[in-house]
Amino acid sequence: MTPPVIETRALAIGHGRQPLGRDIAFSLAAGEVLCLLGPNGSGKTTFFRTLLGLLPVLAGEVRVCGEAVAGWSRAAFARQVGYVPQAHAGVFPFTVAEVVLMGRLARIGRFSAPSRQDRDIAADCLDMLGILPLHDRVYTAISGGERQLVLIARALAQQPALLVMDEPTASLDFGNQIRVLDHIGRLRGQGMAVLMSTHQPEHALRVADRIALFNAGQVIADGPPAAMITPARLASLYGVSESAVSASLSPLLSPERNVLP
Ligand SMILES: Nc1ncnc2c1ncn2[C@@H]1O[C@H](COP(=O)(O)OP(=O)(O)OP(=O)(O)O)[C@@H](O)[C@H]1O
Repeated sequence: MTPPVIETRALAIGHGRQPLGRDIAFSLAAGEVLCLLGPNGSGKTTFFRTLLGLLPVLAGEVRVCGEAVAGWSRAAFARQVGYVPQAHAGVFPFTVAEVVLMGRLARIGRFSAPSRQDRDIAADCLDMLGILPLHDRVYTAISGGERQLVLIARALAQQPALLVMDEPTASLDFGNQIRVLDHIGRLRGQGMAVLMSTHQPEHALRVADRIALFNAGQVIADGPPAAMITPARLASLYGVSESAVSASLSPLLSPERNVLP
């Protein structure tokens, strides 16, 4: 049987020694898109950064493609897992093309020159996201939304089995939100697993195969979108009334979804 692309066993996460969450058991299969929904400060980024090896595992383990990742090199990890962080301004004036080529480093080795094929893959990734014209622009001199798209292109250039995306649509305009969500749908079709967080339940409904509700460092529920995006669950998750949730969501949901009463 094919192992999950990523799996956690009795995982504890947090900053410093005091766990923010513990006993997290979670898994994701190839070709699955899972959206994490949870209030500000609930620990979604902490969870992602722990999965990615950017924060220490406080207890338990993270397994990727059936193997415990403790002791893996960064390059070995990056061949399997790509990360799209929340867009940052960047410091060094690399061109957009150079930033996306950095996604190929895990595959070509830090000291090898990128091949023609690497450049073609990087250009294809820019093209897929509709930002090929930004190719020669300086990364520090483009907009926050454009930077977000470049970071997605960089992660795609890694050709990972799993893409972890922290609020990938947060700084994008309406059109680019739709493009990125559609693109995530296509990645699923190519067999990639996607784990993403969002503050917009309608985005999760649009793209996810599964939704996990996250609070106080724990996955408190995990299931199909229609079972997770209900007024009762969202009201409890975000500490607002069910009627307020219904009023906010109903106009945004297409009638055929029919998940709201
Ligand atoms: N570097 C840090 N050192 C100590 N505590 C931190 C650090 N970063 C975050 N925290 C704390 O960990 C908790 C979880 O933060 P985290 O950023 O993981 O939440 P989040 O769910 O991603 O929030 P948001 O939706 O606002 O991005 C918060 O209480 C936060 O204050």
